[in-house]
Amino acid sequence: MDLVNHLEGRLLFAVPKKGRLQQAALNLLEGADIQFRRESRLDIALVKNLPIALVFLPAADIPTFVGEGRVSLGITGQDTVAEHAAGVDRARREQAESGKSTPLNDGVEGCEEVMDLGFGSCKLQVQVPEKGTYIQPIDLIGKTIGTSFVHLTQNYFGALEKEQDAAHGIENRKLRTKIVELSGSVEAACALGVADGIVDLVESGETMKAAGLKAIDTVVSSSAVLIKSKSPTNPAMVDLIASRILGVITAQKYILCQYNIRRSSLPDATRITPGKRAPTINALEEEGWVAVSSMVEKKKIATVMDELTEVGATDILVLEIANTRAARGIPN
Ligand SMILES: Nc1ncnc2c1ncn2[C@@H]1O[C@H](COP(=O)(O)OP(=O)(O)OP(=O)(O)O)[C@@H](O)[C@H]1O
Ligand SMILES: O=P(O)(O)OC[C@H]1O[C@H](OP(=O)(O)OP(=O)(O)O)[C@H](O)[C@@H]1O
Repeated sequence: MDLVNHLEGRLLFAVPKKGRLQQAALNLLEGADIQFRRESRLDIALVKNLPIALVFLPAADIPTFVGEGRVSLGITGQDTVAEHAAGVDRARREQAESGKSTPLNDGVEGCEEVMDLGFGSCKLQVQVPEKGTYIQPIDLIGKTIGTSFVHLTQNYFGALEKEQDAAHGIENRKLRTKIVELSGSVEAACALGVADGIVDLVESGETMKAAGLKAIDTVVSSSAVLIKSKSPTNPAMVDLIASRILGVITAQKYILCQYNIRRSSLPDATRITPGKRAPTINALEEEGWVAVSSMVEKKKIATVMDELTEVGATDILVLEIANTRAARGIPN
């Protein structure tokens, strides 16, 4: 089938085509009942049960497609969104400085973050050889830095140099630190003599450690986000998808805690389980007792159960939530 000719009227939704974010993004789509079949080697898949087409793109390119309004929705990392925004800002600044009248970035509106998706946490960090002479970021001023995030790295060292220059009464100097763009395996750059330091992503720190590097500063912290174009083709569909995805994330994050307690102890108990909005309280047939249901963050449940027992709660039950839905498209 010629998929490109079947895109008319469909909202385009970009998903990482590989890498660290892909599986978790596909799990979210499944939880949101976005059904599709991706033909082998095809980067577009029509969704069977909604007027949507999925576009599989490298995570780093998704902010460009969404920012230019070619694609209405996307899942990617905050790091790639920040890098794209820094690149657009730089191009605009350079164009303004050059005095050219034709806008270079006509049509680039940027993208908006709809919600944090709660996975893909990592930090973009300045790293140097563990046993080397560079101790703090200013030691790298004027040196060579390898990175895939050239715009964020230029901004970082630009600000650092400006701060140093200001301390010495120097103004308007050009960037002295040399930024070398690398597309992957950035950690190898120091050992191979391509760079004195690097700016790259760190999660567990294993890759950094294995390369004999240590982090000396964080440029940005990142996690996966749902982003949307400032002018989506179908805003109502964007809201529907956002609301479904929020429902899935909430169900993953919370569990339902039910227990019985004396009405006189209710203020103590509801302080422990305030719920997302408020706990549900039902009278029990037994005089002076109530049943409480409340959503609790999964990671806090053990402590919450300990505290509930302390204030006299009994018959505490914890139940998985399959899915949830709050108000449409309004993350809270
Ligand atoms: N170690 C990590 N832990 C968690 N999230 C990460 C990690 N590395 C990268 N990410 C997130 O995943 C996004 C995509 O990175 P990933 O390395 O998977 O890219 P990729 O598309 O496979 O490209 P590349 O070919 O450059 O590796 C990053 O922008 C970041 O938000
Ligand atoms: O702190 P860690 O848990 O070790 O993760 C960090 C590594 O993960 C990412 O690379 P990835 O493995 O995705 O491959 P890449 O180097 O090809 O980008 C990142 O670029 C680091 O190299």
